[in-house]
Amino acid sequence: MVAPPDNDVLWARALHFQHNGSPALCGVSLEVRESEILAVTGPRGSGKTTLLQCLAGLLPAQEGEVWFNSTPVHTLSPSARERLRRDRFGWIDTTPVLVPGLNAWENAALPLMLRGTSRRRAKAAAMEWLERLDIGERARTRPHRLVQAERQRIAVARALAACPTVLFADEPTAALHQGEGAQVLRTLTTAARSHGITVVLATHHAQEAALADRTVSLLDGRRVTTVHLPPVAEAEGRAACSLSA
Ligand SMILES: Nc1ncnc2c1ncn2[C@@H]1O[C@H](COP(=O)(O)OP(=O)(O)OP(=O)(O)O)[C@@H](O)[C@H]1O
Repeated sequence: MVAPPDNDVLWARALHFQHNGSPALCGVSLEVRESEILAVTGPRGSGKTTLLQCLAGLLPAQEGEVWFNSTPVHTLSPSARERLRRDRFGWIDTTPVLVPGLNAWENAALPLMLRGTSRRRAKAAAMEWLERLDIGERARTRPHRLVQAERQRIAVARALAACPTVLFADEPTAALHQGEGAQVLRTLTTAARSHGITVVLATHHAQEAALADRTVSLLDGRRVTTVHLPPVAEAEGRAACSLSA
């Protein structure tokens, strides 16, 4: 086992993953440089979520290697992977998953508090990000009283407040209207650039991929050279893409 080059914060080689015998990743390799925003594109079912989950240590790749700096994620125990995710990684899901018993700021502050940050400091960080995402006035509201778009803003604030080394965002605007999605994504990418956060963004929208520094394209679990994706408005309701391997 040889550690990856120093300027790659994530480095994956020949990843294979099957869901119940059905192949989702078939030998994917990629590098993510420090502070880079990398878009992972491809049509539905091309393996984007599975790739992000393998990189983030949520799913152990069945074959291949994943390195985070000099840490071999693929050989870590489940508890060590969990600590790595808690301390260094952030995750924004397609649909927001919040703790129902906690209000908005408590949800946004939770990763910091789990790391041992005091409640006062965690609240200050959470409030800062809730304000930046225009949801500050809902800070004391519990998730069931919020609409889906507000919940997703809280999930984004939660991810940014913890200032992760790598932030994985799996189609984070899917639950939002087009304009709202664009605004949230701009806030996310601007924050990542100003704080040096590396972002791996799964998307099947060309306009969203255009916000990234670089794009990696997938088709049927394999990397391909280009995937021509339709812009957001055209993409709604259909998965048609023009592809070339
Ligand atoms: N839990 C699962 N059980 C069985 N098959 C799965 C599961 N999750 C994903 N798959 C399959 O693995 C393949 C890759 O799925 P994946 O969700 O990684 O792709 P994706 O590009 O993220 O798709 P989408 O854009 O729809 O989220 C698909 O064929 C999908 O049907």
